[in-house]
Formats: sequence, C-alpha cells, structure tokens
Amino acid sequence: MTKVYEKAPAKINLLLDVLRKRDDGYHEVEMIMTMVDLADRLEMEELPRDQIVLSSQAGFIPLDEKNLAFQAARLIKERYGVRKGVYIHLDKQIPVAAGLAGGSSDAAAALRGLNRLWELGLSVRELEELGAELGSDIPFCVRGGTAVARGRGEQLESISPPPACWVVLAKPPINVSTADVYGKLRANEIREHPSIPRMLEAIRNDSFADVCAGLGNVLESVTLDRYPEVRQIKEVMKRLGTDGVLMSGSGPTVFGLVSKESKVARIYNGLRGFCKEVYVVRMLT
Ligand SMILES: C[C@](O)(CO)[C@H](O)COP(=O)(O)OP(=O)(O)OC[C@H]1O[C@@H](n2ccc(N)nc2=O)[C@H](O)[C@@H]1O
Ligand SMILES: Nc1ncnc2c1ncn2[C@@H]1O[C@H](COP(=O)(O)OP(=O)(O)OP(=O)(O)O)[C@@H](O)[C@H]1O
Repeated sequence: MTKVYEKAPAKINLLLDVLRKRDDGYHEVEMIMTMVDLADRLEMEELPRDQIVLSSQAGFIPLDEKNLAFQAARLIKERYGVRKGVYIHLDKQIPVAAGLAGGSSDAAAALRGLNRLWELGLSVRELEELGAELGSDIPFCVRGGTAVARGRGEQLESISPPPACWVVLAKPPINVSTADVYGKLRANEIREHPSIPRMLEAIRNDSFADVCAGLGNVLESVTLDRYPEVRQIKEVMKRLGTDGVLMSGSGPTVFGLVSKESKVARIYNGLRGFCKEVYVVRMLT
C-alpha cells in the first residue's frame, strides 16, 4: 500500500506587527516568519475504505475533526472529490498551543502529503489557498522557508533565510489563546512598531547582530502583561546571554537566538531551573 511522509517544522515570528483591526474581525499584520528544525512527522497511508483516521503518540491532542490535520484532509478530499480513505499518523514533537504553529504545520504537511498520495497535481499556490481556509498561519507553513506575511498572514513573499544560528525555545506551562490575545490588543494604541525594512536589510546583509536588534512582536504587550512568567523567561534568557530574545506569535513560547555554540549549554541549563520545556534547535536555513 502506498505511503508518503512529510515533515512539519515549527515556525517562529522574527517580527510581528499589527497595522489595524479589520471589519471581518481579523487583524491586518506584517510579519517575518521562518522555520526551525523542531518538527512533527506525518505518515500518510491509503485506506481501503473511504474514511479519515488519525492517530498520534501524543495523548493530549484531539484526533477527530478538531485536529487541523484532519480538517486539512477533509477539505482537500471534499474539494477534489477524492473517494479514497487515508490513515494519518502524527508523530508530535512540537509543543502544543505554544505559539509555534504546530497544528498549522501539521495541516500544511497533510495538504502537501495528500496532494502526492492522491496524485492531485496541485501547485504550492493552490495548497496555500486551501490552507488559508483553515487558518492564517497555514499558507506560510505550506510554503516554508522564510517569508514576509501580510493581510491576515496569508499574503506571502519569500525572502532569503536569516543567518544560521542556535534557537533556544522555552515554553512556560500555560495555555494562551491566540483569539484572546488579538482580542485584547488595542491596535490603534500601539506605540512602537517594529521595522520590517530594518529586519529585511539585516537578513539581506546576513547580519546576525542586526537581526537580533530588529526582533519585535507587538503581541508581547498583551501576553507579557497577562502572564508574568513569560516576561520572567524573557528576562532570564537575556541575563543568561542570548543574543536576541522574543516571544513567538501570541506566545507563550519565548525564543532566544544564539550564535556561539559554546554559550548554548549554559543557557539551556540556566533556563531549565525556571521552565521544564526547553528545546535547543537550529534555524532552518
Ligand atoms: C499569532 C500568529 O500565530 C502569528 O504567526 C498568527 O497571526 C495567528 O495565526 P493562526 O493561529 O493560524 O490564526 P487563526 O486560526 O486564523 O485565527 C485565530 C484567531 O486569531 C485572531 N486573528 C488571527 C490572525 C489575524 N491576522 N488576526 C486575528 O485577529 C482571530 O480572532 C482568529 O479568530
Ligand atoms: N495537529 C494538531 N497539533 C496540535 N494541536 C492541535 C492540532 N490540531 C488541533 N489542535 C488544537 O489546537 C490548539 C492549538 O494548538 P497549536 O499547537 O496549533 O497552537 P499554536 O502553536 O499556538 O498555534 P499558532 O502559533 O498558529 O497560534 C490545541 O489546543 C489543540 O487542541
């Protein structure tokens, strides 16, 4: 029986700016997103019966239609009239509800994988459009790499990757709802907007120091005020000597960029005193 495999890497936002709240309830954003080498793995196999079946080694995620990978399979199947079934096994490595787009990346990997399994011949663009129907981060996760994202996150422009470095991820044990964070943001009261042109220039020049200096996320104001433990982790990361620190997405995961391998172990060990879930990964370049 035919099987396909897809990797679903986690994303981080090097920059997240909100321009305004839109009439449809979403926020107009400008973001620079990239991937790190912490990834879920999806295995997709044809089923003899016309059914979507999901399994995972992770005990704490939904395996029914609430799962974004299930929703992606159902969407592509219905849209292209596929009368075949699929068994999807999800090997979950990305922490859940972390601000790392784990569910979105699984959905994107399901779209890419099922396009191959069912030989639908869809372009990346078509898969991105399908993904946008399920969530704002999914088009970027379909495309991968590094990109500027505009609109509600679905308008993408690919750019060159940021300088290679270590990325330390720390996820405090709290659940943050993306809808709540956007809901609490007062878009017209944002005082300091991070600069997209400055970050683009830093990436173009392959300047690690300038990338670190240009990091910015306007959603931090909401999440850090509400959850002091996220602010504390940011401060601990800075104190331990990370070169640049930022909250990813709506949080609660904080990432630190580090250029020297010799510093990484000390930062990891220092953070483990404050936070159980700490990961050391590489920027995907
Ligand atoms: C925070 C980020 O993860 C940064 O990459 C994204 O902006 C959010 O992406 P996402 O989780 O895929 O978001 P969605 O599932 O589309 O939307 C969840 C909720 O977040 C809010 N939302 C999301 C995206 C956006 N541009 N404006 C919003 O206001 C909406 O209330 C929406 O109901
Ligand atoms: N494939 C999936 N993996 C993990 N969680 C999923 C998945 N599908 C649906 N969910 C549900 O979605 C919620 C958010 O999970 P997810 O890990 O995608 O959040 P996130 O990383 O904060 O996403 P984002 O950064 O896009 O806001 C979880 O509470 C979980 O119940």
